[in-house]
Amino acid sequence: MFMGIKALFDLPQETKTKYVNPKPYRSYSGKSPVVPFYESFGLDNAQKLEALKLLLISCGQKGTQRDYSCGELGDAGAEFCGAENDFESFGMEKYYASHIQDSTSLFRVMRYIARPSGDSDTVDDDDKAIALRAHTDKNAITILCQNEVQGLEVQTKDGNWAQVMVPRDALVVIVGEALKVWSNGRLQAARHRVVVRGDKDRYSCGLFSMPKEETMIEVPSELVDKEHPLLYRPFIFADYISYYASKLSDDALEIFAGI
Ligand SMILES: O=C(O)CCC(=O)C(=O)O
Ligand SMILES: [Fe+2]
Repeated sequence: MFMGIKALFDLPQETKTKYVNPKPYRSYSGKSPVVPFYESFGLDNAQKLEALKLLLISCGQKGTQRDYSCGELGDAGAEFCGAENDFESFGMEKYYASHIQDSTSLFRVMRYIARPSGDSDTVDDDDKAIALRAHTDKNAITILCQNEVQGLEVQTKDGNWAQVMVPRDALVVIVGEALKVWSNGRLQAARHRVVVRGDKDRYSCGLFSMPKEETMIEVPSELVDKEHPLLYRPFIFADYISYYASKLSDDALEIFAGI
C-alpha cells in the first residue's frame, strides 16, 4: 500500500491542492513554509473498520490478500486501540459502549520528504531535520504505521527526545489529550515529532480515533478521589479544538480546561 500512497503524493502539486475540506487536518496539506518537507491527506468519516483494514493491510499485518470479517476487524480494532482493555483496567467497562458511540475516526496518510543530499541545512542538526514539529495529539488514540524509514521521536520526562525504533509491520499507539482528560491524567499524552535524517522519504499512515465534535469530555466521577483530584473541567470537544487552533500553544489544554 505504501506504493499506492507514493503514487498519490507523486501527483502534480496542482492536483493535490484540489483535495480540500473545510475541517482541520482533512485537506491536502503540503510543502508549507512552516513544515516544507511534510505532506498529508486526510480521509474524513473513515468507517473505523475500513480505515483499520487499510492500516493493517498497509503494514502487511496478517497478509494482504485476506478478507477480514467485520467481527475479526472489530476485535482487532479494540485490541489495537487498547480501548476495551483500558476501560477494563480502570474498572470502567460501563462507559465503553457510549465511548464508541461518541467517537469518530480520521484516516491520514503522510509523506516526509528527505532532504536532498548536500542541502546546506545539514540533517545532523536536529532542528533543521524536524519534518513534523513537536506536538501532542488532540484526539483520543492514534494508531500509526510507517514504511521502513524511521523518524518518530517521543519526548521523555526529562525533556530529551528518544527515537522510536518501530519494528517492521508494527503499529504505534499514541495516547492523545482527549484520553488524558478522560482518564483524569492517569494516561499521559506523549509529546512527539518526526525527524527525517536519511536520504529516503518516510511514509506513514494513521488512524486518529477522536470524540465527535459535540461530545462532552468529562472525567467520570469514579476516577476522582482524594489521591486523584479532578484535573479538568468538562468541555465540548469542538470548543477545545477551536481554542487550540486559535492559540497553537503547547499548554492549550491546561489553560482551556485545567483546574
Ligand atoms: O508520521 C508519524 O509517524 C507521526 C504523525 C503524527 O504525529 C501526527 O500526524 O499527529
Ligand atoms: Fe501526532
